[in-house]
Formats: sequence, structure tokens, C-alpha cells
Amino acid sequence: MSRPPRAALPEGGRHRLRIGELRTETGGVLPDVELAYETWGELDANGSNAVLVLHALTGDSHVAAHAADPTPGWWDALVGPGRAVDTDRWFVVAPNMVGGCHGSTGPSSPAADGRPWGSRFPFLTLRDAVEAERRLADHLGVGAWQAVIGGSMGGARALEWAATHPERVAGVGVLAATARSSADQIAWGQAQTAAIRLDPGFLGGDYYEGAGPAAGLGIARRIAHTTYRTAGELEHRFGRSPQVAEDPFGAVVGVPGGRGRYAVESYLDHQATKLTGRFDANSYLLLTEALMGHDVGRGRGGVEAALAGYRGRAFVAAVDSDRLYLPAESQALAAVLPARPPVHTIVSPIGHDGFLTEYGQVADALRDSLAL
Ligand SMILES: CC(=O)SCCNC(=O)CCNC(=O)[C@H](O)C(C)(C)COP(=O)(O)OP(=O)(O)OC[C@H]1O[C@@H](n2cnc3c(N)ncnc32)[C@H](O)[C@@H]1OP(=O)(O)O
Ligand SMILES: N[C@@H](CCO)C(=O)O
Repeated sequence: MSRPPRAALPEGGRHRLRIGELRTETGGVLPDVELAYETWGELDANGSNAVLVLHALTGDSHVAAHAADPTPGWWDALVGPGRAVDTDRWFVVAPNMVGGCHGSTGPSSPAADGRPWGSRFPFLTLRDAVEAERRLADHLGVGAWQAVIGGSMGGARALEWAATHPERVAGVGVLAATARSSADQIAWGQAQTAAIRLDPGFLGGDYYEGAGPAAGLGIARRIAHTTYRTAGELEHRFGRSPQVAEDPFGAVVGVPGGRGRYAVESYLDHQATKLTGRFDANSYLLLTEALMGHDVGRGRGGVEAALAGYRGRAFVAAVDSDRLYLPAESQALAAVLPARPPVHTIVSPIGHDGFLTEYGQVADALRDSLAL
């Protein structure tokens, strides 16, 4: 996609907020929670021009470049001066989800005894995350968000915001996400969590003084990443090609039982290595299981009843080739949102990750639908 030129980076920064004790839905207690978040633009005097952007499973708060951190973010072309979420007009806020590993309190953070929480970190739900973010909104003086927007797990959290605090959400944007995690999504999640837990280095979650479960986390990423892409894309990019200088039919000297790799294997190895270098396995487990537990209708009489009280604007988008978050599931969500929004189609050969690479296709519709 073409990116409009960036005239100047918006004002912005990296921040931390202590939100106090968080009692989780399932009875856990986190005594002193800190949220890491980033901001772009300026909040107006009424606190009425704020937009909340929520990241996906392994994302973080760095949505776009700003003056304090010019590194491009994961939705850089969507958020900034003159962009769909125009930071000359909107004050944009993006927190790292509680339980994560990019600044907010998570399993790798020190507990009161100074040791990492590890296995002691309580199970979290997306509603617990929304409660943490509600306190952030209160702290910032944001009465109602003009929009709460996210993709994948971020979209699920956005929907939870609309169901939990309908009066505080004027518009909700849900990309490549559904009202409830399906059996298929739970099944793929379970293969990933098993890979981590069965790694001998996992040590029940208390691995911080050892090597840790890098192998298990890497396998989890390989499984997940394959579901984020399509069979067609992988065939087109890699086919049956061997990785350069490797022979899938030949033994590798010095590696007992080893053989050369196909290019697609090397690609997945690379994705695994990148993730293990930037993500904590316990956070991966925690957030994956929070997402497996996602059902906006849980305890609320079902999905339709849960969203019936939400009177704000709605934007729903699906990637046409997404084999994990099916376009039909986005249609089902749109059909029960009171605004009855159309489902915008992101056309992409790559599948689920298309919401990260092709969002420019829906930028105008997103802005118009949410009055941004
Ligand atoms: C909304 C959110 O919060 S998510 C936050 C952002 N997401 C992430 O960071 C998650 C991790 N990344 C991703 O999921 C993806 O990289 C995306 C979706 C962001 C971008 O995808 P794409 O641009 O299509 O990149 P793609 O999946 O093709 O990967 C390219 C990488 O594979 C490498 N690669 C390609 N072929 C091979 C091969 N045969 N062997 C080894 N590596 C290979 C490339 O060198 C490149 O490496 P690099 O990323 O270190 O530069
Ligand atoms: N590639 C994205 C997609 C998850 O929905 C991530 O890792 O967060």
C-alpha cells in the first residue's frame, strides 16, 4: 500500500501508570499493577478526543512512531498526522496489555519478594485487561473514547470494552476478530500452550533462572504463524524449494538425525527465533489462554444480549483469506451489533496477518464509520 508522507512526527511519549490492586475475575490478586502505555497527540480540555488502540497477541504499545520514539510501529500508516486516525486531531492511547512482557505487569515482573511472578501469576481474562484499561482512562481524564480499535486479540478487547462500558465507547473498531473464540481457535491455541508446558525448560513456569522454554515457545510460534498465513501464500513464496545451500534429503554434518530444510521450514524457524527473542513464554501462555476464554456473551445471556446495550458506532473488517478468524464469524458479529455495520473486506493472499499488512485498504472506511 502507498503511505502518505509523514510531515512531522506527532507529539507523544512512553508512559507508565500504577493502577493499584487488580482482583481478577477468577479470584486472583495482583497487588500493585503497572501499565505501560504510549500516547500520540494531545488530549483536549474536555477529555473528549481520545482514541484507544489495542494490540494483538504478540503486539505492544508501539502502534506508530512519535517524537519520543521515531521507530515505526505496527500500524504506522494508520495512526499519525493526516492519517486515518489523525493525531493532529485525536489523542491516541495504546497500552501494553496487563500480563504482557512489554512494560506492563506480567509473569516476568518482580512480585513483592523480588522474584518473578512466574507460576504465581493469576489467570487473566480479557475483561480483567479492560478493567486495567478503564483505570487508565480514568487517570487520563477520558470520559468516553471516541473509538476503541483493535485487530485480533485487540479487536476482542475492543468488543469487551463496548459490552462492559457501552457509555464510554462512542465507536468500536474490530478487525480480524470475533465475538467469541471458536473451537478451532481454541484448538490451535491448545497445541501452542502444550508445546510450551511440555518443554523441559518450562519448570512449571518458574524458569527465569534457567534456560527457559525457548524451544516450546518457538514451536508455539511456528504453529501460530502458519495459521496467520495461508496455504496459497506459503506455496507461492516457498513451494517445495529447499533452503539455500541445504538439502531436505541429505544429512547435516554434525547434527545426528538432522537433515537440510525446505525454505518454508527455514522461514518458520526464523519467525520462531524472532519471537523467542522478544517475548516471555509465560506471557504468551497467559495471553493465549485469555484469548481462548474470549466470549463477549459469557455470563451476559449470549453475544447478542451482551452487545444489545451498545449504541455506539461500529466498524467491522475481515481478511478474505483468513483461515483462523473466518470472515463468516465477522459477519455473524456485525449481524448482532445494534449498529448493524457492513463487514469491510481486506483483500489479501496472506490470511489473518493481513490486518497488519493491508489495513490501508480499510483506512477510509474506518475513519468514516467511527467519525474520526
Ligand atoms: C497488531 C499487533 O499488535 S501485532 C504487532 C506486530 N506483529 C508482530 O511483530 C508479530 C511478528 N510479525 C509478524 O507477524 C509479521 O512479520 C508481520 C505480520 C508483522 C509482517 O509480515 P510480513 O511483512 O508479511 O513479513 P513475513 O512474515 O514475510 O516475514 C519476513 C521475514 O521472514 C524472513 N524470511 C523470508 N524467507 C525466509 C527463509 N527462507 N528463511 C528464513 N527467513 C526468511 C525475512 O528475511 C524477514 O525477516 P525479518 O522480519 O527479520 O526482516
Ligand atoms: N502476527 C500477529 C497476529 C496475531 O493475531 C501477532 O503475532 O500478534
